[in-house]
Amino acid sequence: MIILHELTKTYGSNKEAVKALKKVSLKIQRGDIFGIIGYSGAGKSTLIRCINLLEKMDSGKVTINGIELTELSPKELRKQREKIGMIFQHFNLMKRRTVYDNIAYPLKGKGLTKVEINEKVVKLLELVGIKDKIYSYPSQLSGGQKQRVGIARALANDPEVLLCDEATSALDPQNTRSILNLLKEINQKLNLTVVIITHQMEVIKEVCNRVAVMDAGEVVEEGSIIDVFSNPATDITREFIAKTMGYEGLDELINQNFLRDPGQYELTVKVTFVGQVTGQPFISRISREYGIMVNILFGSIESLQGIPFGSLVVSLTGNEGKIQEAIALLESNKIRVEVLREYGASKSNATQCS
Ligand SMILES: Nc1ncnc2c1ncn2[C@@H]1O[C@H](COP(=O)(O)OP(=O)(O)OP(=O)(O)O)[C@@H](O)[C@H]1O
Repeated sequence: MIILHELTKTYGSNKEAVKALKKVSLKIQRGDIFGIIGYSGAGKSTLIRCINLLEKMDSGKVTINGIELTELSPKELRKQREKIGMIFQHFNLMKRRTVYDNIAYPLKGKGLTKVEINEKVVKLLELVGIKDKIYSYPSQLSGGQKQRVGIARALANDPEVLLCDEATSALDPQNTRSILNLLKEINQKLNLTVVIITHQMEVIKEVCNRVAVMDAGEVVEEGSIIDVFSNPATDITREFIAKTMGYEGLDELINQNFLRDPGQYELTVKVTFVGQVTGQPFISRISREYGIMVNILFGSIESLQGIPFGSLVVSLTGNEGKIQEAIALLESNKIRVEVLREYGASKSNATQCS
């Protein structure tokens, strides 16, 4: 388990001082794929570099699998750091060395024979799926292949933890997906704890089981992917989710579809549902049973950690009381209902509720 306790980091001093981390605490369980998301400047890189003490903190404690890194001598720390692999956005490969040499480099000086090093490099290249590139140079590889070399190099010393610093940000969507799949595979095969920092919620959605959201040097929200996606607690998290789920531009869509007949009651809601309930026809049921007209403005179903996660934005038109009863039915079935806009008969004016 990784325990970060009240990490604080300030760059510069006096007027120029930037508080990059403000008492950040987190617990990351062994075997987690833990995502840390935030906009540029939120403090993500500083935080991930504090996990292996590449960054010197002002105060705080880092404990990994029971060993408090912040208390170790430089020599002991070097030893412990071997259990923490790291990969980077721009791969950080040695350009003038072959793939073989890049991966063999961290194995040197460890008392291994040439044959043992050779075996290990080949095994790692098989694991990351680019054995055929063993004697290529980085310039002869695609971005995705370079990152595979970076992953193989990070795994050379059989680490317990893999830190990924924006590891897919320089890759196209296809390579991003394949690298994320590789990280998932490695996490499962090697029972490796993976910490990913990113500014893309797609990355979190694709592989992580838990997520922490950072803003201005603080963790503002943390939880399982399902909990955070289905019930985000902060505006910044809602923004990240909106981007990845395609909710952006919804306000405009709602306005375009806004029924402006004062004789009608209309409620526009976002319904979010997780798990088995996604397979049930609740929308047609409320339409039928409560005599409500349902206009679907937006819909999506995604898989989060293999669990279906759906969201719909619908306009419900009809009797206000019946609509409220229908909403109660949805909520009693653990479907989250968020009112986006209300308009109509029993209200004299349109009200925007979101
Ligand atoms: N070496 C440095 N000297 C001074 N300020 C720094 C330094 N490194 C980072 N900062 C500042 O600390 C804050 C956090 O930076 P950090 O790089 O950790 O954020 P980030 O979330 O990783 O951003 P990005 O996604 O852009 O890399 C920012 O305001 C940044 O300008």
